[in-house]
Amino acid sequence: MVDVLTTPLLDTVQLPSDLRALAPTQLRQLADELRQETIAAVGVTGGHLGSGLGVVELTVAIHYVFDTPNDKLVWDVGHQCYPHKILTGRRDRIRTLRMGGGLSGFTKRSESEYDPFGAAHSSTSISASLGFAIANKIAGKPGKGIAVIGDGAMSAGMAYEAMNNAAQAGNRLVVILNDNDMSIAPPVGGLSAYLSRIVSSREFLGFRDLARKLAKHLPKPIAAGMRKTDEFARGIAMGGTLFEELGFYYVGPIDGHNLDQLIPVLENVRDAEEGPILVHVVTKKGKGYGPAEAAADKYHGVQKFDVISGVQSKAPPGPPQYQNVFGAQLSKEAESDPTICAITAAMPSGTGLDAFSKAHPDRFFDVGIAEQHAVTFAAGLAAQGMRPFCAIYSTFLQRAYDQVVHDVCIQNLPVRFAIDRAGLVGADGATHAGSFDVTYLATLPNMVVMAPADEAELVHMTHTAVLHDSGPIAIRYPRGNGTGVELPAQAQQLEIGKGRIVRLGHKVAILSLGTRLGEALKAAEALEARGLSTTVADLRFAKPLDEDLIRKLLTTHEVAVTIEEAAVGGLGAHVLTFASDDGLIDAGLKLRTLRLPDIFQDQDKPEVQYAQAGLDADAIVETVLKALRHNSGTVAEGARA
Ligand SMILES: Cc1ncc(C[n+]2csc(CCOP(=O)(O)OP(=O)(O)O)c2C)c(N)n1
Ligand SMILES: CC(=O)[C@@H](O)[C@H](O)COP(=O)(O)O
Ligand SMILES: [Mg+2]
Repeated sequence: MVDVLTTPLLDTVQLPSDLRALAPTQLRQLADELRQETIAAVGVTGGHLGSGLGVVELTVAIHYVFDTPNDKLVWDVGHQCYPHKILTGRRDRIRTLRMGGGLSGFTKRSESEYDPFGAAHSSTSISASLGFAIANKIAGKPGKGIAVIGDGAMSAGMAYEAMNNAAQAGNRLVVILNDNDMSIAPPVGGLSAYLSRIVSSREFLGFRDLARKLAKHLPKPIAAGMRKTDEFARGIAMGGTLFEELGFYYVGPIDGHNLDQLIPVLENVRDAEEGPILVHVVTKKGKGYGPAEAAADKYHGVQKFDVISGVQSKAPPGPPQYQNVFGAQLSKEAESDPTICAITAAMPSGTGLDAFSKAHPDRFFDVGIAEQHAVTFAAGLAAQGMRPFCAIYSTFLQRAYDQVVHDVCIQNLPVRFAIDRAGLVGADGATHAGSFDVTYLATLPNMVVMAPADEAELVHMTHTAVLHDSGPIAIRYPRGNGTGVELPAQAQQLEIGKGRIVRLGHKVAILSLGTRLGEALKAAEALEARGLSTTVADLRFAKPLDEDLIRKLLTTHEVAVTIEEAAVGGLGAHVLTFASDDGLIDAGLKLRTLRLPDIFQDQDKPEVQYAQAGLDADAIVETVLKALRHNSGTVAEGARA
C-alpha cells in the first residue's frame, strides 16, 4: 500500500504557505492524500491514529484560513497532530514518529515553529491560546490564539477555568471544539450528553451579529436561503449555549469533514470583530479508514498495522500486563467486599478496570478526564466508609496533587491509589513518563507507598491495599508485561513497611524498589562472578521504610546501592536521610543511589531509556565497582575499566 500510495498534490506542499497557494477546489484532493499519508505512516510506526484521521479536513482548513505560525495553533493533547506535522515541514520524518531520535507523537516546541505549545496531557489548549492572544494584544502584535480541543478534553476543569477568563482576548481567541463523541472510550457525563443534544436538536436559542457576518462567506445557495430564516441560525450559528453563557460567540454545529462549509465559516471567524468565538465542529474519529471507523476504540492508539487489512501486529504471547493483573485482582476482591469502588479518569482499559466495570457496574466510575475530581470524589467515598481505588496513570496524577495532599492525606482518608505507568513508558516520551510519584507521594505524612517487583507482588499489594483502612496507600507499577512469575492462588496481606531479602551475600547490598529487581539480580550475578558477594533486597515500600532491614544491610555490607524507577527525592533520598539520621554512614559505608536522571528523557524503547538512565544491571555493577575503586584504588579481578 505504501508503494502504491500516490500523493501528487501533497507532494507540492511542504509548508502551510504552499497550501495557501492552492485553489479552494484543490483542498478536497489534498485532504484525501493527507489522510492516506497519515494512514500509511502510522501503519509503519504505530501510534495515535483515530484522532488524527478525524481532523484531516480541519487541519487543512485551519492552515488554509489562518496565518500560522503567526496565528498560534494549539492542539489539545496533541495526539491528533500527525496530519498537522505532515503539512508543517515534517513529512520527511513522519515515519519516525514515537521512535528514539524521531518525531514526538505530540506537539513539541523544539520540533517546529508550527508547534507553539507542547502538549500530551489534556485540556491545556484554551489557557495556552489565551496566553498567546493576550501577549500579542499587549504587545500590539497581530496573531490570534487558536485552540483545538476535543469533546473528551472538554470535560476537564481547566477548560472551564480558561473559558471563564477569556473575555479580554476578544476576537484574538478562537476555540474549535472537535466533537467526535469519543474520548479514548465512549465519552461520559453530563457535558457529553449536552453536546450530543446540541448536535441532534440544533434547537434555536437566538443568534447574533456574527450570524449575519458568517453569511458573507457561505456558498451562495446556502447563504441566500438561510440568511432570511431561522434555518440559518439552526444550522450554522446558535446562541444560548453554555459557551455563550461563559462569554463566547458560539458557532455551530459544523460538519468537520465538509471543506465547503469549514473554509467559509473559519474565514468569517477569522475576520469577525467580536470574540472570543467557539466553533463547534462535528467529526468522526477514524474518519476515512474502514478498520478504524469500525473499531470500538476508533483506532485511538494502534500498533503497527497492515494498511489493506487494518490488522495490527501482535506482540508474541507473554506474561500478563500489570494493568490487567491489578484489574482482575480488584474485581475478585470486590466479589466479597461490597465497599470496594473503582474510579478511572477516562482510562478504563488502560488502567485494567474494564473487567471491574463489567462485573461491578454500580461501583465503577469513569469520571472523564477529571483527575482532580476523581481523587476528591474518592476521598468523599472513603470518608463515608467505602474502600475506593483511584486508578490513575502516574503522570496524570500529577494534576491532582493538591487533592492528594489536602483532601486525602491531611484528613488521613483511606483512599487507595493504583498508580499505573509508573517509571519510563517508551514511545509516549517525557510527558507520559511516571517519574515523580515516589517523590511527590513519599514525602506526604500518612501516605504508604508500595511498588511490586513483579505481578505476583502486585496481587499481594492490591489485597494489602484493600485491607488498609488506617490511611491512604499507593501501589505504583509499570506499563507493560509482568515478569512471568506464577500468580498466587491466594493473595497475602503484606506487613506495612516490611521488605524482603531475595538473595543473601555479605559485601555488596542492592536495595531495590519495584521492577528493577530483575536488573538488580542480574547485577548480583555479575558481581558475584567478580568475587563480590552480593545481597539483594526488595524493599517493597518506599514509605514507611523498613528501617530494621535497611539498618542491618547498611551495617553489614561494605557497599550499598539503592535502585528505583523514579526521580531524585524518592527511595534513595529517604534511605540516605534515614542512614544519616541513624549514623549509618559515619563509619565509612559506601552508599550510592541510582534513580532517574535530572532530565526529561525523549521517547524510545523502555530498555533503551533505562540504559540511558543508568538503571540497568551494567550500571549497577559499574556503580559498585566505582565505589570500591574510589575507596581502595583497586577492584576485584575482572572489573571493567
Ligand atoms: C490529563 C490527562 N488525562 C488523561 C489523558 C489520556 N487521554 C489522552 S487522549 C484522551 C481522550 C481525549 O478525547 P478527546 O479530547 O475527545 O480527543 P479524541 O481522541 O476524541 O480526538 C485521554 C483520556 C491525557 N492525555 N491527559
Ligand atoms: C494520548 C494519551 O494520553 C493516551 O492515549 C496514552 O498515549 C495512552 O498510553 P498507554 O498506551 O500507556 O495506555
Ligand atoms: Mg473526542
